[in-house]
Amino acid sequence: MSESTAGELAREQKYVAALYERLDVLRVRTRGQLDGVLAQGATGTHQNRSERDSFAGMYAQRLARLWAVENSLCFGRLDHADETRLYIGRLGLSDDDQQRLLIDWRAPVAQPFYRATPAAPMGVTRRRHLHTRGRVVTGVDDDLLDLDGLSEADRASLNGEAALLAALGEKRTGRMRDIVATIQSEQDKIIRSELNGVLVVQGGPGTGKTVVALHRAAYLLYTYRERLERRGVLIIGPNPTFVRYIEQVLPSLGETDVLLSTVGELYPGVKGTRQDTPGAAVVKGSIRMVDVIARAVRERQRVPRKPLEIKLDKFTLKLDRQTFDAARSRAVRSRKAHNQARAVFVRHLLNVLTRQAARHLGRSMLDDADFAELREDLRTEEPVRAALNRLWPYLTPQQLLIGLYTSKERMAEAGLSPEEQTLLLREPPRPGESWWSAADVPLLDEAAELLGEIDEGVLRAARRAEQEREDRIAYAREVLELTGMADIMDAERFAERQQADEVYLTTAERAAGDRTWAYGHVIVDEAQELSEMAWRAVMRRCPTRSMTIVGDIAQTGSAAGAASWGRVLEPYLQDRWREAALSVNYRTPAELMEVASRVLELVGPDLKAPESVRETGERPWATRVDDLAADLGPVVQDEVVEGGRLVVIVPSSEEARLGAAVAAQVPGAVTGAGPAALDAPVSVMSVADAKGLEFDAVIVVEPERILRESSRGPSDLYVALTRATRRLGVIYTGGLPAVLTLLDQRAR
Ligand SMILES: Nc1ncnc2c1ncn2[C@@H]1O[C@H](COP(=O)(O)OP(=O)(O)OP(=O)(O)O)[C@@H](O)[C@H]1O
Repeated sequence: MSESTAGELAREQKYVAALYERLDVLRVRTRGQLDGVLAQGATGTHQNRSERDSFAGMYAQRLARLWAVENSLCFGRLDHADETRLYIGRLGLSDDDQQRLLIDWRAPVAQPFYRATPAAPMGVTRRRHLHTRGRVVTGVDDDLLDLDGLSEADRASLNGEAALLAALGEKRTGRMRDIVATIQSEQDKIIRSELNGVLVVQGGPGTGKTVVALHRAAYLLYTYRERLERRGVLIIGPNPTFVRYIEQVLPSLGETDVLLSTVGELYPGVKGTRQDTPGAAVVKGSIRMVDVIARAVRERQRVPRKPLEIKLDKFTLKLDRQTFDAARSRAVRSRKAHNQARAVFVRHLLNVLTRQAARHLGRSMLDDADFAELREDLRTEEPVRAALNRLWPYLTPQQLLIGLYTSKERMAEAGLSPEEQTLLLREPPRPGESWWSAADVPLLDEAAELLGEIDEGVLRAARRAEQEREDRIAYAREVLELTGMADIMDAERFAERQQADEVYLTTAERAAGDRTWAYGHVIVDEAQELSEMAWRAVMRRCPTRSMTIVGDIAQTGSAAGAASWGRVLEPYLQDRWREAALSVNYRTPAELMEVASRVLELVGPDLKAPESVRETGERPWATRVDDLAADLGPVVQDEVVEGGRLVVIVPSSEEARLGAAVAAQVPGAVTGAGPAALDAPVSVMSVADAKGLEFDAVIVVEPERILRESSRGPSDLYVALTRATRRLGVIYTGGLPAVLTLLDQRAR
């Protein structure tokens, strides 16, 4: 290390040490504030206690944020032409005199750290990346942007992409990391794009779509904190493993109150985990199901053609076709949801029945009060109740769908063809069975819209709760103004924390339990996989249409997924959405991309693969074996990455067999999706499960079969070939697809 570098490091170390000192002071101070509030104990009035809890919640959240930024607290420095200097980090810090010590990476003044170039330096002369381990500064990399103003020594140390390449070359841990220190200019533009409207981010594999979407969530929460903390941010990923893969990123950026979910989890109380056959998924995902569900609901409102007799102890009541029709058309005309329209239907029939009963009782001149009393008596008669329930039953979405899927007759009435009926037909759920699939969830959601709440009582309670909430907010506003906290805390959030006797719920937690929650912003990742029905469920959750949609049309694997963004979004937005493209592949080395781009031509001749940012010098290879079950294990064993991750991607029909073979021969190998697959040194999975993930090394098994196994075979193979950050191999038994002839043949 040269003397000047050592001097630089020592200077930076001093500054960084002071930042950590300040961080420690703030942690101690906030902890003290929290303890002070908690020490007041559960005494005082209900009001005092609830105020105490509100402050405790706020201090606890602030403390969590201060602890979240321990690693690489400060990672950058900007030197400006006017000699000012800013340090950039994970959060903003000031000293007690309000002097800025550290700038939050999301603040507008930090933007040149990501955007300045020698051609457009934005007033910056030097951008410095600081590398730290723990609290120790281990190195610096400089980008010198004002080339004219450089000394000879500075020119010699010009090192543009060192920080990025160092980050990309690191071994994978099974969890996505944040990239605040090395966000690239094209990514930064997307991250800081305005909140309103729908932004579609299209980009090939490894271009950072996922990581950019997550940083955008952190940026939006910082910039529009009040609006978004109240309404919440929802991030939708393709499956639970993927959600697990990305879940660390936002907390590492100090943001914990974001809901990460999959489409299969969007309906509270249901986990869509069962696998559908591709055929069933296509039927369930089709927009035609809107009509099918509507007809299924209408069929449950169908009244009998023949008159109905209701036998009571003293007499028998009769309902004829005309009465049914009149009651039904009144209910339908009310335009209420099924469960609410039931009240209209029932009222009409009960009035008719009450008049009949009055005649039977010889009391045809009843006054209003007597009439109402008799009607109530009849309503509670078991035969009457049973008859009304049969005619127009209360229905939950689950009951409606179970009723539909378990009866070909009902499916036919709802408009499904015989082939579609065969694809969807099911046995009723057994106790404890995971009956629902991810594709069912949007259908449950659709049904919930048409069926409405189960009863008026529930609705009344909800209205009452809303009124109470508004009262609490009004009170909270007064308290905040009196205590001078109005500028740092929102009255609505404060009010929510005021409910001392209830458990404090974050916005994300409240939103997760409420099907009708309207989010402030929704981010959809791997968005190409969503079916038409899934889009409806997602759009329903974002009435303001403030969304970020990221994906790659070329990687669509689901047969119900998208072939074009325009077609998917048109029903909701016409052409009111903006598109940004990412064009650089940060994951897959050039050697591997060369192979993958040949496969991309099979997906679509006009599609262009993203440019790889780096080369590794390692050639991808192919090996022919005779017996996969016997030969796969040893090949996998040879490829294991010390301290890193290897995945074996297999045709989905072979997952169980080959997974067992590898597990028997390679210690620590696991099969299938799930959290274990992320942590294991070796995992075996299908393309669908590997989507969105990345590994140090990838072995693709039987590519020919992957190509043939689904209608989106070429996309699947493209996805499989682009998961590796370093090494790629292919193992096959029969022949190698023509598009893979670029691979180096390697003998066993
Ligand atoms: N600016 C950056 N600095 C450091 N690493 C980056 C940067 N941009 C992307 N990466 C890394 O590149 C890899 C790919 O990113 P990501 O998974 O977000 O890509 P993607 O576009 O979602 O890929 P795919 O479509 O294949 O799922 C990740 O390891 C990510 O951390």
